[in-house]
Amino acid sequence: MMSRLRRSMLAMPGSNARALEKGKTLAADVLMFELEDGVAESAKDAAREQVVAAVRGGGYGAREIVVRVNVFDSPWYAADIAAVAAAGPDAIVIPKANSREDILRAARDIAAAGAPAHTALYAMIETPRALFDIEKIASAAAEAPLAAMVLGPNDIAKSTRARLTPGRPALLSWLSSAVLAARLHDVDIIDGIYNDFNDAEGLRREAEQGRDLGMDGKMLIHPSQIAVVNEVFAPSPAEIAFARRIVEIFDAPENAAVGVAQVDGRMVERLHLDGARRTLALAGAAD
Ligand SMILES: CC(C)(COP(=O)(O)OP(=O)(O)OC[C@H]1O[C@@H](n2cnc3c(N)ncnc32)[C@H](O)[C@@H]1OP(=O)(O)O)[C@@H](O)C(=O)NCCC(=O)NCCSC(=O)C[C@H](O)C(=O)O
Ligand SMILES: [Mg+2]
Repeated sequence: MMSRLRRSMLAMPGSNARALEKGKTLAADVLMFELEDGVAESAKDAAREQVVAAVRGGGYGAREIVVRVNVFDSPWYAADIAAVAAAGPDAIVIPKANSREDILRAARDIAAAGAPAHTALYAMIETPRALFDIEKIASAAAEAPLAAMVLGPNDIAKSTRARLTPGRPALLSWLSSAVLAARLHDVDIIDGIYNDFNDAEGLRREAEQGRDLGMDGKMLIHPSQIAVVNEVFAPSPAEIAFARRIVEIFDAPENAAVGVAQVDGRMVERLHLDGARRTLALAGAAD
């Protein structure tokens, strides 16, 4: 089953009123209003107020609105949760989530703060503990409204000393583990940011790599990154045509007993049908 379209997730500091307003016009699938590392300590309270007003004010159309709060043991977590959960965004993003218990705690906290039923959770995966225990973190989806996990390459690099070099060889095994955990527990997995927002070609290569590894989308930091990533994570015309043929073949009543067929010289089996339907749903949702 396909969840929401999450090709592009644009972060914007909650302290930046201009960015919060601009988000209403941008083609990102998800907008993340940031209260954690992207906001200076002196601006935390004002940013929280501004973000809550933006969530309550609406005007963002079909975009998914998520808010990243500060970490559990920070001086701002309790006030963030109280104010943000009550405003009812589509999701609250928990930075530096380390365990299944962290997700369950966040779920309890947002419920106690009066979050509406539609408010889900995202977990940022950005510490060595989270990279080791990612399957346990994803397993919290059975008991908590965990909708997605998001990689945080800057914190991963900081905490592991791995380098963010082209092709991300140091991160590859962790990226793949993240995809496995997400698929096992039916949550979305969103690839991390590409810091050099003036390098469109580098961004495209990294987005294609994430897509080919199985990611559902990519987190972004600048509006200039949206179009490239939306294109990379949307099915191509050739993929859509191929998917249509698969559905036509296996949906045809006369082929009810057919398990294997050929399309354009390639073998397809009935097991490809789900993937083909997902491709068509993605294409429809991206229109
Ligand atoms: C990186 C930036 C600070 C650059 O900002 P700026 O210098 O203002 O860029 P431009 O002059 O090119 O901006 C052009 C116009 O676009 C608007 N803008 C810029 N960025 C955004 C944005 N993210 N969302 C919405 N609108 C944006 C500017 O206001 C200009 O508008 P206008 O004046 O009308 O023309 C900035 O891009 C930025 O702050 N980016 C996001 C930073 C952030 O949120 N960081 C936290 C998340 S990153 C993360 O999670 C890392 C993770 O945790 C990890 O560990 O890896
Ligand atoms: Mg981080």
